[in-house]
Amino acid sequence: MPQTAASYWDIFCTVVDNYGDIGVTWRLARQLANEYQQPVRLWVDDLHSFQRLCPALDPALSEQQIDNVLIGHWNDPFPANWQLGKVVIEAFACELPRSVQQTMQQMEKPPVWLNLEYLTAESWIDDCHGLPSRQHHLTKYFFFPGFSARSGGLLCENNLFAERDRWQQQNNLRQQFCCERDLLPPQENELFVSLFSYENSTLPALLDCWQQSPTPVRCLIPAGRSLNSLRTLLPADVCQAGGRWQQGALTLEVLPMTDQAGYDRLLWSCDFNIVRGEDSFLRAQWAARPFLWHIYPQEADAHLEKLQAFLQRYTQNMHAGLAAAVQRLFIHFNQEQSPELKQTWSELQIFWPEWQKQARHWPQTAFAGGNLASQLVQFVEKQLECCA
Ligand SMILES: Cc1cn([C@H]2C[C@H](O)[C@@H](COP(=O)(O)OP(=O)(O)O[C@H]3O[C@@H](C)[C@H](O)[C@@H](O)[C@H]3O)O2)c(=O)[nH]c1=O
Repeated sequence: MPQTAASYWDIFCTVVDNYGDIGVTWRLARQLANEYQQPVRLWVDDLHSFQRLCPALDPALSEQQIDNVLIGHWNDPFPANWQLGKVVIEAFACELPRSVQQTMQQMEKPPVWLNLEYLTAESWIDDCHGLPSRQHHLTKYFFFPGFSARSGGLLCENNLFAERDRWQQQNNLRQQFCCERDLLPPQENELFVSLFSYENSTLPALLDCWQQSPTPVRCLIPAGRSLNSLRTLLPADVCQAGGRWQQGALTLEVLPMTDQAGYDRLLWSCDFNIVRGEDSFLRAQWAARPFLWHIYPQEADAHLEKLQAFLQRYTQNMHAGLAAAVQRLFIHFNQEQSPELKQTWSELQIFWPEWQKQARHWPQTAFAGGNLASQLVQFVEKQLECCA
């Protein structure tokens, strides 16, 4: 290990379900290591899920280094010979191993302890971001990612927009994209759509809109949960990576899951992206193209408030017609109202150039709180100075 144990940032992640928790922590860990030169250890309980986003990972290893991040398999009991670093991040309120908590309690100079919260556009986080909470003689801080100036900001690599622009400005971008992935060559005026959602009963209705479109539509689906809502419509052999289906104006193709960089390139190459959860939701915004968010459903429809809070910010600079149509699109999709969704899709067509323009400007507006990794580094430095 090139660093002394005391200089490490230790990030703890439990994979609840899906890929969002590991997707966010893996992205943050790499950014801290490669852009802020912080030594990082990422502790993950489920290496098999992690491998889906990071094919270089070997789930059989208890420790490995990838992209300058030390990855540890978070097993019970936690390694006894392990020494705490200078920062401990529990991602999304995962509970730290008991031995880690006990060691922290006994230390004269414990690490800076943070809980990284889920991203939300709701304004209540402004009063909660950075708040301390006493835990016996220790302090835990709550770090809230968000879209407002008083939030912890958003995850975004420093060179991302330059890379995206280079990609999107390439000549024959679509041609090359399709050729490298064994997809059918693009047609003239073809609308490219990516689809990475949860199960949703409106998906057949959307496919129906695209089949009847006056211009060709290509729907690219990374193999996963979206297909569960299309199984009654599609032949079984289509519902797997490599599957292809053509009907009317629509060509549907199923892709294998790739690493996160590959997924960004898919988003950058499409005209419209259907995304979900937390991380793909943000990546679609960074792609600077129109998108649709399938929010992670919560009990008692708590997620609908979160959705409204985002829509309010996202549509604030749009003219009234576009704003209303985008809001209806997101709401009808998330409330699974197929006839209304179809109607809204057709109404949206006249606003398309305006939405494209807005989507290009949106990343600058979204960044009111700055870059999350840089905010975290500053926050930690401040706490370390206070305790020095
Ligand atoms: C389709 C695809 C996705 N990905 C990545 C992008 C993201 O990092 C990750 C998907 O994460 P999300 O978009 O957040 O959606 P998700 O539904 O997988 O994760 C969710 O998990 C729940 C437990 C959380 O509570 C939710 O907030 C949410 O984060 O997968 C790839 O790397 N390659 C791919 O081919």
